[in-house]
Amino acid sequence: MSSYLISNVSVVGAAPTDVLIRDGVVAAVGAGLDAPEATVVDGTGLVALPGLVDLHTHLREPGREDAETVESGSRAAALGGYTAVCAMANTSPVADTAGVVEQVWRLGREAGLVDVQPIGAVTVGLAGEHLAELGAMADSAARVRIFSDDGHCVADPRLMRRALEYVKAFDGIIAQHAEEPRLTEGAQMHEGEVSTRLGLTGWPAVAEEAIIARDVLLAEHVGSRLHVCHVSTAGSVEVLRQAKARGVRVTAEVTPHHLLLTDARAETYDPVYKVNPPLRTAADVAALRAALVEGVIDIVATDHAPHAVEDKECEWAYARPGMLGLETALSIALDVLGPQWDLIAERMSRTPARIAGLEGHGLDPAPGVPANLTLVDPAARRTIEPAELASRSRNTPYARMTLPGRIVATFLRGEPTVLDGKAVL
Ligand SMILES: NC(=O)N[C@@H](CC(=O)O)C(=O)O
Repeated sequence: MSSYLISNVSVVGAAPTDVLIRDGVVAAVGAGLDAPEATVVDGTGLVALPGLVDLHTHLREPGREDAETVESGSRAAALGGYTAVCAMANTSPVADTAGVVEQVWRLGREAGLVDVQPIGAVTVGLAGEHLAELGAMADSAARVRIFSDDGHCVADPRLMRRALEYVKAFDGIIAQHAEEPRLTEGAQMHEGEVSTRLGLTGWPAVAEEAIIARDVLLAEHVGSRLHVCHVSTAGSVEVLRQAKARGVRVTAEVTPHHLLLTDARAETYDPVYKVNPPLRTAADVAALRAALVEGVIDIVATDHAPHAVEDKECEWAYARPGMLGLETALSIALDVLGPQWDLIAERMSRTPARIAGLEGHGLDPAPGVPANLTLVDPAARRTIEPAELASRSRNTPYARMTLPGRIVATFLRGEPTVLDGKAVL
């Protein structure tokens, strides 16, 4: 195996030092390290973070390999500074059996660019009627611990209760896409002043908040673990705050786009801004940012949702919801939070790794720790060109925006997946 000496690098914002990687692990951290056999990576001006971990990625394989594959999504992730991603279950066929989750897990291993941890569906075919084979997926080679019908809400409270109870046996988590379907029929965007003006059917904040309120009560009642996907409203933050104060075992994520963009984007009628849950108001954005800093929202997760051109570049009403996220998440976090490196490491690496139980991830570089890390150039600015993204899809809402920060290198178990800002494999 190879060795790398990252010289003069700031580890999570601290004073510059050297990091020696050997045989897949961090061998030493300290100023003036000497390792003649090692390849030197000049870390001057760069910040080393534990490799980012995404709890919410859509890889589209099997079924929509035209939009993304495990391999192309893994490459996008590595270029975004990620060393592990959790792959959502809304593939075709749905990841609701041991066979499908093992297939995704194996494809991730073959690509070898990030660790791909499959998420299993809660219900058969995401149909919300019968529990999927949660135990078989947990016992499979993929060792699934997170289950989600993301894209759909587990709306039936009895099924949700059963799922929460079931996963307690292996300390699993139900990750809920909180959307009361009866309140969002035909919805196109956030229900508010802009939707009224544009004449588009609204997706009210209460459709999210009502499900989160119900689910924290269910999780409390059965003593199980709930994770709330893509929290998007100020009201949801208040429900979560109260639940956490009572000691409910709930964690929550916010996406980069909900931290930056508002429903005003819909005025362009450009479906690149159509997403589930929808972009909300400036007051919601402010509340989400504050909740992320405070810790009421535990993590940033991308909800990377690649879509083929024909599914996105069409009339707003017919476009699929979702936007790309993996290759821009760190830049958005840096833009929104500023260079608060410890907070960024906490919300984008350490905590998501802990929630998902991903061993060897989310650990700051220290002797003996698996060398999963990423190097960021905080001074660089880059203009997002959709054609240059590694994703097979082009639906980034940040096209031609200039964003701070650039991923210079990513290491997975001591081997570079990205060097000089380019994918290695
Ligand atoms: N977040 C999105 O807007 N889209 C997701 C699923 C979903 O949550 O609707 C997708 O899979 O495309």
